[in-house]
Amino acid sequence: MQSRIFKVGLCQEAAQNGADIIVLPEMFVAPYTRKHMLDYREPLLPDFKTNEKCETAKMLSGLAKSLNKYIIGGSFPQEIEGEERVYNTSLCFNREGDIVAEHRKLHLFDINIPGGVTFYESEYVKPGPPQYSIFETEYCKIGLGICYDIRFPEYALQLVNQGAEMICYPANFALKTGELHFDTLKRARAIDNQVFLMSCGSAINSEDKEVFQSWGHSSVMSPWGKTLCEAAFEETIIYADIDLKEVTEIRQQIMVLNHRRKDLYTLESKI
Ligand SMILES: NC(=O)CC(=O)C(=O)O
Repeated sequence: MQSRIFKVGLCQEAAQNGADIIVLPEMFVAPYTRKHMLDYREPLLPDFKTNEKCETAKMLSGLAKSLNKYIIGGSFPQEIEGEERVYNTSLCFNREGDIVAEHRKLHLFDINIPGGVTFYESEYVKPGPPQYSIFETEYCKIGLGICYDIRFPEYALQLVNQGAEMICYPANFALKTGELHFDTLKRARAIDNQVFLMSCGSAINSEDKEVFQSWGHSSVMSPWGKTLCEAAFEETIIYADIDLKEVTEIRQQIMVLNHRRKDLYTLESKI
């Protein structure tokens, strides 16, 4: 089996250039195919900091600690004991290398666009159990989703109801949908929730045209919907300075979060 793809040097470079919260893409350890998900699955165990079986969690934890940074660790295929399917799991680490959030992709990418993209993620990925993934930093609370989760505004709104001022989506958007939808969805989620929206998309795989090709286009958007930085298809690092005052200001100026007509509609949480 090939070794996992750990671009540790890129995280080190980002940290050296002053990044304090580092975000990686969805399924950054392997190409995004059924075979690779199953071949590369690994468990998440309580002793992940030292257990060789938890290769990704161990590596990310050590890296967060040695760099003294937050790492939102994209995602990896998490083995589920006794099951053939995996979870698509994102782990967030604090500066001590502890896990502060675990998000398992909630909405799975099962689509069929003839001549475009056909993908049935649920055949080998199990949807995450009901959960709002959110964690506290000294800056603000950060909510977390993965890729297709961004298409569900109800989930993002619940993260905001729980105090998120930033939402982060590691992603692997398809070429077909990415072109028109990815940027639009990110801007929509940033504006309708009045949050900073970080997304980290996998780069296109120019070495292997047979595997799923990702739209890339990582970006950071402000609550105003302004793109603060954006990548293209290729592997790179992008940086943004985030001023959280913008969240407070825009929430006072355009009070959409308070102007909902609860006598007309409600968003009910089931957990
Ligand atoms: N790959 C995904 O999970 C989502 C995607 O490509 C889309 O929503 O389009």
